[in-house]
Amino acid sequence: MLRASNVTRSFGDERVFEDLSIDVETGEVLAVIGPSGVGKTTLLRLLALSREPDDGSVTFDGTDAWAVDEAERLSLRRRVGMVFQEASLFDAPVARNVEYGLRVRRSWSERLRGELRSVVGSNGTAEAVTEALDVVGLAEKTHEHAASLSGGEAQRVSFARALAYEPDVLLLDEPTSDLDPRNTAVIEEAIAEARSRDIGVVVATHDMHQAERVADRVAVLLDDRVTEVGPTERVFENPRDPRTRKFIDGELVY
Ligand SMILES: Nc1ncnc2c1ncn2[C@@H]1O[C@H](COP(=O)(O)OP(=O)(O)OP(=O)(O)O)[C@@H](O)[C@H]1O
Repeated sequence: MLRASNVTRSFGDERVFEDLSIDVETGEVLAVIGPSGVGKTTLLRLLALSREPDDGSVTFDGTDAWAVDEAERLSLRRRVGMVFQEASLFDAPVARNVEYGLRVRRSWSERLRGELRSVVGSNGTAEAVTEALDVVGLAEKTHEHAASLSGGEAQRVSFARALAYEPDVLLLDEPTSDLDPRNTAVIEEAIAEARSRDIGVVVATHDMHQAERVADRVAVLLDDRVTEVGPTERVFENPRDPRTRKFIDGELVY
């Protein structure tokens, strides 16, 4: 569905990665693992169609996102949701934060269809909002102010916001790196829920155990390339690339 092919990205003279290819399909979870600073965030930005690769292409259902006009690229971009490492909620009730996802990403026609789907429930909140908050176990916080949430709860609301507008692809950048085990477990369950809704999920993480728990496939990003990509169990138990093996065994020190 969403595919980066032979992409290269540099900042000035510094090449982050070169000739890298990666793809995510409907209803699968792909984990991108690699040490801090290797370029996971940079890769997610390419997949989010918010940055153009220096070389190579990013295609969505076969459409080259950087070969079409801005309006078409925007409509592709609207199909992608992103959750960042730090929750970026605004100063408003939880429901307003989650609704924001419903509003901004949709074109007018999609919004009209969306309105029908998100009929306001008896508590005055769009059902899609309540439902997304339910997935992250925070339906009871709907009317609370975002500022009153713990860091873990705020991150769960960020996830609900991304889920609420029903993206085709969800990109998660280290979504649990600052969270305790309980909040981490909730986010990991929400990832499974997204997959069951046929969303393609890419989760960038330096936590190999998390990748093992949540991912169908794993891509290992080391130095400036993907050293290995394949089914999670195979990559962890029988890595083919010697650098991947060292990384997984904790022998590569970064
Ligand atoms: N806007 C930028 N300008 C210059 N260099 C950048 C920029 N963004 C990223 N880099 C560099 O690109 C490299 C990859 O950064 P990136 O944030 O993608 O890595 P990461 O794997 O996501 O790291 P982390 O896990 O620590 O977030 C780093 O060397 C970083 O310094």
